[in-house]
Amino acid sequence: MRFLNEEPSGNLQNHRTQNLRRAVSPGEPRNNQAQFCLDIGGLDQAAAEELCGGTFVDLRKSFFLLSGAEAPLVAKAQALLRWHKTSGFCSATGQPTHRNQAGSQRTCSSSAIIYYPKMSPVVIVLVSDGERCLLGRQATFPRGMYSALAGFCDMGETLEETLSREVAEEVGLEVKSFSFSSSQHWPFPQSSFMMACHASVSPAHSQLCVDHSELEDARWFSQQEVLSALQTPPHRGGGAPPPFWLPPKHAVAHRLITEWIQNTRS
Ligand SMILES: NC(=O)c1ccc[n+]([C@@H]2O[C@H](COP(=O)([O-])OP(=O)(O)OC[C@H]3O[C@@H](n4cnc5c(N)ncnc54)[C@H](O)[C@@H]3O)[C@@H](O)[C@H]2O)c1
Repeated sequence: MRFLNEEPSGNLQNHRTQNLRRAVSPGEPRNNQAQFCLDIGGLDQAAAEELCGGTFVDLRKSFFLLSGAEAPLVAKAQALLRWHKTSGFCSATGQPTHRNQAGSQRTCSSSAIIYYPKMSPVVIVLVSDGERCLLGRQATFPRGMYSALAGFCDMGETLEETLSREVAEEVGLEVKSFSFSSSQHWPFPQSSFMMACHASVSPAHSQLCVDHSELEDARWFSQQEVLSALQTPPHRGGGAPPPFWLPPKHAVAHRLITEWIQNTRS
């Protein structure tokens, strides 16, 4: 990741004013410096890489490389730029929308309706029967990667209703109790607001009935299996992946799994 602090040159310099108008602010100043993000996808990639002194990496892959503070910042920046790119017209009038200076909202030129960037609420849950935890994978996940169960909230649902419904639908289990852990903005494939929870089921009723239209596989894993997977570096492509590995540390699923290990060992 590169922060460009200095006066840009070349292509970027030529379009400086235009660029500043298109830039959006991803948040609070950092070290007393305002931050802006800019979609430079229109520039020649090789020239932009030379100018920045780096190479472009897919955002998902970059999550394996970035530090703790950088990952959420880049995720937010990309989500905001994508929102602007796809929100150019009012869905009520069909007229163009115009952004405010910070890039935090867009207003319809005809109706004055104001649009704000949106996140879709998602519940992500790590289910345990006391001894084991339940992890699943979709067919689209990288080979060998297992994660906690996740699902979008339906309109009008509470967090607890979504959690119970998703666990019942995806693996056929009845949740006995749950506790909230933490939350996170997740930019893939669109902005989701992830609400992460731990849930428990009765060991006597832990037989899985996996909905294979949603999950390719779901299984109970022992503490030992999870511990050794936590020590396995995430697979970054190239060569055969390990048979069982976990999401990167910036994913809230990783946090849930780490917390589960800490809680069961204490
Ligand atoms: N950060 C993490 O640790 C982590 C872990 C797992 C999943 N996730 C994210 O959680 C989200 C949900 O996970 P999933 O496995 O259910 O995803 P998914 O993308 O497989 O979606 C499941 C279904 O939900 C529906 N859907 C898609 N977008 C929707 C929306 N905005 N509102 C309502 N329904 C929608 C679609 O019918 C889709 O087939 C995804 O964005 C995924 O990337 C994050």
